[in-house]
Amino acid sequence: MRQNLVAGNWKMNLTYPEGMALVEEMARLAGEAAPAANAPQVVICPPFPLLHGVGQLLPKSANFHLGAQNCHQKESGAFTGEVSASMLASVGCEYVILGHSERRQYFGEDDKLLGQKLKAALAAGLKPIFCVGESLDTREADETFDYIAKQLTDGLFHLSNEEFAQVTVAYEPIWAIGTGRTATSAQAQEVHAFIREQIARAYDAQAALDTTILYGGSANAQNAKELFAQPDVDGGLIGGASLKAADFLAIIQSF
Ligand SMILES: O=C(CO)COP(=O)(O)O
Repeated sequence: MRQNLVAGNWKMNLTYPEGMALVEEMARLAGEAAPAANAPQVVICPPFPLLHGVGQLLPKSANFHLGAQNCHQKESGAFTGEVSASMLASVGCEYVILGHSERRQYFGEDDKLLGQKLKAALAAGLKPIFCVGESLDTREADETFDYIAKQLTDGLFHLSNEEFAQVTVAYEPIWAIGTGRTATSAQAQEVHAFIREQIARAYDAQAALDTTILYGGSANAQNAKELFAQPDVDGGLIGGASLKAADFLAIIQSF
C-alpha cells in the first residue's frame, strides 16, 4: 500500500555501541516530537551485527521498523559468510534493501541474482526496497528513461501482482549518492512519474497508484521537504543523513 516512508541506510558504518547510541538518541528525539498526522513509516537499516540490538531499541511507536541492507538468495546451507532472508525475519526485520547500486557495482549483483534475492526475501515475508538509478554518463547521454525502464523490466516486473504489491521502489541516481549533488525536485518527480507509468503498463493503474516510490541520493534535512512535496515522491532512502539523529528526525518531519 502506498505510504509516506523514510528509510535510513546506514551502509557499512557504525560499530555496535555507536549504533546503539544513535538509535537511543533517535528514540529520545522521536519521543519528544509532537505526533504528526502524516508521520511516515520509518525503516532503519543497520549492518547485520547491529540488527537485533537496534530492533530492541527502536521507538515503541508503531511506525518504526527494522530493515536489512542485503540478503542471500538461498534459504540456508553451505554459504560461508552469508545471511538468509529468514534469518533476517527471525531478528525482527520487516524490510530488506535489494538492488542498491553499490551492491550492483562492487559485488556484481545482476538482474538474475536480484530476481533470486527478491524471491527469497518475499518467501521469508520481507518487504523488498528495490533500488534503480542511472549513472552520470547515462544521464548525460540522455538515456535515463530507457535505462530505468530496463532495470524495472529485467529486475522487478517478473514478479506476480501479489509479490509486486510487497515492493517499495527507490529511485537513486548514482551521481547523487554520497556526492552532495541531489537531483532537483523536478528531476526526481520526472523519473518517479515515469516509474509509476511503467508499473501501470507492467501491472495496472491501481498497482501504480499503490506503489511507494522513494528518492535517494544526498537527501538531507534541507532538501527533503521540497523533494517529498512532489506528487510522485513518497519519501526517501537516506544514506549519510541517517547517521545523525537530529538530521534524520528532521527528514522524517519533512512531510
Ligand atoms: O545510497 C543512498 C541510500 O541508499 C543515498 O546515500 P546518501 O544519502 O549518502 O547520498
